[in-house]
This record gives sequence, C-alpha cells and structure tokens, in this order.
Amino acid sequence: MTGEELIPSLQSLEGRLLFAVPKKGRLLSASLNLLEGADIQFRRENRLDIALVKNLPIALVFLPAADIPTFVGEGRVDLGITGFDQVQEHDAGVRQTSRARRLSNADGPETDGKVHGCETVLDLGFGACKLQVQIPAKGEYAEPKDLIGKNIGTSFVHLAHEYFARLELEQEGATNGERIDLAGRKLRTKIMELSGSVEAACALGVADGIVDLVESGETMKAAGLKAIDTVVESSAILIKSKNPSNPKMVALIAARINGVITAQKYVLCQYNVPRTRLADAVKVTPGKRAPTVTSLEEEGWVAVSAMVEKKRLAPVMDDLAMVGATDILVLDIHNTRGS
Ligand SMILES: Nc1ncnc2c1ncn2[C@@H]1O[C@H](COP(=O)(O)OP(=O)(O)OP(=O)(O)O)[C@@H](O)[C@H]1O
Ligand SMILES: O=P(O)(O)OC[C@H]1O[C@H](OP(=O)(O)OP(=O)(O)O)[C@H](O)[C@@H]1O
Repeated sequence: MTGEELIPSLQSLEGRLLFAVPKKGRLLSASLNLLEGADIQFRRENRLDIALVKNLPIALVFLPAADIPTFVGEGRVDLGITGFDQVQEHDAGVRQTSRARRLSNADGPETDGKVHGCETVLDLGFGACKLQVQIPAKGEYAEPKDLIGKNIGTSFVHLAHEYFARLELEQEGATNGERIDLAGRKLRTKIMELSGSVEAACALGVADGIVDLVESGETMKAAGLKAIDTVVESSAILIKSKNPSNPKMVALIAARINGVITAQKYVLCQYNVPRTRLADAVKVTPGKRAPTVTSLEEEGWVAVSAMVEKKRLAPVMDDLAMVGATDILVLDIHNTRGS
C-alpha cells in the first residue's frame, strides 16, 4: 500500500459502516481497548481522523466525545462511543433548538423525512462520573436554590439551563400537573459556557457556582468546591443511529463489544465439592445461566465451573470454602459470546 492509499478518500468510505470513537480525553484509551478486544483492526495515520478497518467494512471516525451524539443523531455516522452525559446534553440542546424554531416559525422543512436521533445500545462499564452542581465549600451559598439569579459556569449549557429552569419554576411554586417547558424558559440565572478547567471559574470570581463532572472528587476538592446536587450520572455508552446504513453490521459490532465487556466483568470459577454439598455451592455460584457440573473420578465428588462477577469474587470464594468446596481456581475470560 502506498502512503496515498492510506488516506481514506470519500470513495473508500462507500459501503463502510462509520463508527465514531473519542479522539482524545478520558474515554480514548478504554475505547481503543474495546476495539482491540472486538478484533477491529486499523492503523490510524498521524493527524488523520478517519481510519479504515482492515478486516471489516468499517471506517473509524475520531471525533470529540461531545460531538459524537450530533453525528450519530443526524445519521451521518452509524455507531459511536461517548458519555451518557454527552447524549443528554445533546438531547437537551435539540429540545431547545426545536422549540426556538417552532417559536420563530422558521421556513422550510424541519426534517428530511428520515428518522433522526440516537439510541443507546450498551453501557460500556467505564468512564463513570457524575455531572454535579458545585459551590465554594466555604462560601455564602448552601443549596441549589441559593444559586438562582447567579452566574453558573459550565460546559453543559443545555443541561444546566434545564436544571435551573426547573429550580426557578419550583421556587415560583409551579404546580406539578402543569406541562412544564424547561427548554424554552427564559432564565433569571446566567449560564456561562466554559470549555474546560471549569472549576477555576469560582476561584477566579467568574462564577458563583459550576455544573461539571466529578469522578474521584480530587479536582473539585483541590478547587475548594463541594457538590450540592447531581444533574446526571454518566458512564460511557455505545450509541447507534436510528437510521443505520447497515443494521446487520451494527448488530455484529454490538455483539462483539458486548462479548468483550462481559469477559472484562466476569471470571470463571472452578472448584470441586462433595455431591452432598452441591446444592449449597450452586447457591453461591449460580453462574450466568447455570453452572456446569461434571462428575469426578472420585466417588461422591463433582467439579463445578461457573461465571462469577469479578467484583463479587472475594466473598464468593469465602462462601465456597465455607460450604466445603476445595481446589478453587479462578480463570480470566478472554472473550465471550452469547452470554
Ligand atoms: N473525571 C472523569 N472520570 C470519568 N469520566 C470522565 C471524567 N471526565 C470526563 N469523563 C467522561 O469523558 C467524557 C469526555 O470528557 P473529556 O474531559 O475527556 O473530554 P474531551 O473530549 O477531552 O474534552 P475537553 O477538551 O472538553 O476536556 C465526558 O463527557 C464524560 O463522559
Ligand atoms: O473528580 P476527578 O477525578 O478529579 O475528575 C473530574 C475532572 O475530570 C474532568 O476534567 P479533565 O481532567 O478531563 O479536563 P478538563 O477539565 O479540561 O475537561 C472534569 O471536567 C473534571 O475537571
């Protein structure tokens, strides 16, 4: 292959499923591990944001996590990995834009007749974090409603808008039965868009509070902030367009990725146990569907193997020993399918 052939042309994308992957940041490395586990082979040329997959009719598109819901939602890309928070922010933005459009009676068709939007296919089990309302730990504010009418710094402007719209409505005593238009509400609170290092906004006096992501809480603590509410709980998800170019290929990739995630979550636990204690042992390791039980050459003993969630492994091994299991082995699962 020459260097030129490595640069995908629009023609070379024809017939290929487009799969968006975060190009940088917190989700990049776990996303690349998933692709490797799913045997999606590619070589990304320096500075190129499109890479052709060698062994499948797929092209990977490397995009900022925040833009992936837009590309997938508009059907430009078939599949994508991004944060649930980003999908929620995108959807809140769509609600606000379409409301503004309706109000201004914009000319022209609002849709092209295709079904738009994205659907969650799988939770990928990494990138867990919370979008939280934060205020100075030692300051004049104590609860979310104290921030009404104040300055809020965030990269999640649409979610922040809806959050404070709801808060303002509650403060005004809006009835629950009322159909509430959060997207269209004009706010007393000022939402300021910041693109990064949002935590610095309070310390610098730019904002009275912020809405930003928290995982370990280290960044928040270092900035002298504390969380007073959670707007969204997030983790990385696989999303698909409602109108994918090749639904069969979407299903194949989803099945492969699901196999990798399941393998990462489980181990295979094998042990020997007297047949008289089998029922108790099976209660400890019921497996995903059921454990495999085989006879041993030794009279009155059986061998059991069952998938066990990694996070439950230590207590499961304790309980197995208690019911009389011996020779307990734990094996890593490299990949799975159909589980
Ligand atoms: N501290 C964190 N722990 C876990 N997941 C996170 C964390 N911060 C962000 N995420 C997840 O990763 C996604 C992308 O965030 P990240 O900060 O890596 O974005 P980015 O593309 O590098 O953009 P930016 O330049 O705005 O930082 C977030 O939407 C969220 O789902
Ligand atoms: O609770 P923690 O574990 O400290 O993580 C939270 C931080 O991680 C993210 O930022 P990131 O470091 O990705 O950089 P950014 O602020 O430039 O987006 C997020 O915006 C927080 O600042």
